[in-house]
Amino acid sequence: MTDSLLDRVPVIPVVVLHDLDHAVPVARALVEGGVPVIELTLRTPVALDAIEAIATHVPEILVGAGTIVAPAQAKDALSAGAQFLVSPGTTETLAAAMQDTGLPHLPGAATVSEVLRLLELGYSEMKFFPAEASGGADFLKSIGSPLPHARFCPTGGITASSAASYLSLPNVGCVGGSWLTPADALLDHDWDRIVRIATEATYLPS
Ligand SMILES: O=C(O)C(=O)C[C@H](O)[C@H](O)COP(=O)(O)O
Repeated sequence: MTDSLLDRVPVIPVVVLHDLDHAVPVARALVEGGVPVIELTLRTPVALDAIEAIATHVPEILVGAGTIVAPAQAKDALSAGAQFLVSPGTTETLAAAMQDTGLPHLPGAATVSEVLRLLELGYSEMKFFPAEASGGADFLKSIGSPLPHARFCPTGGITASSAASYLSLPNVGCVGGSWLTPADALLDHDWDRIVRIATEATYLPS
C-alpha cells in the first residue's frame, strides 16, 4: 500500500459522530461498500472513543482524526489509535505537533500563500479546505501550473455529483466529504444506505 494518503481511495469519508454506538457499524458499512478509510472529526465528545472502538473492532479500515485544530489533539488522536491526521488549516505549532506523532497527515490550506508555506515546510500533500467556498475545482486548476508539486485532498461542500470534477484534476488525489455518511442515515441506523453510497463512490474516477 502506498504511503500517500491521497492515493489510497478516491474519497475519504468525513464523519461527525454523536453516538459512540454508531462508530463500529458505520465503519463496517464503509468497508462493505469498498471504502476502507474513515476520518472522525474531533468535534464531538465521543470522537476519540469512536476512533479507539474502530481501531479495535474494525482493523481492516484506516481510521484517522480530523478537525485537528490544537496541538494537543494530535497526541490525543495518536493515543486513541488514529492512523492519520487531518487539519482544516495549519500553524507551525500544529504542523510540528502532527509531525511529532509520526503519523501521515494532511495539513490544511486555502490560499496560494498557505500552500507555499506548506511546500516550504516540506509538504507536497495537503487538504484544501473549505474547498467549495474557497474557489472549488477552478481554484485548484488555476494553481496547478505555478505550483505543480502541490497535491490536494479538497474537502468542504463536496457532494457525490461534484466529486468527479475535482478528481479529474491532476493535482487532486482524493476528495473528502461528509456526504457518504448522512446524519439521518446514522440516526436511523440505515447502514445499508451507507453501504450503497460508499459503493457509488468507488465508481468515481481515481
Ligand atoms: O473538520 C474538519 O477538519 C474540517 O476541515 C471540516 C470537514 O472537512 C468538513 O466539515 C467536511 O465537509 P462537508 O463535506 O462539507 O461536511
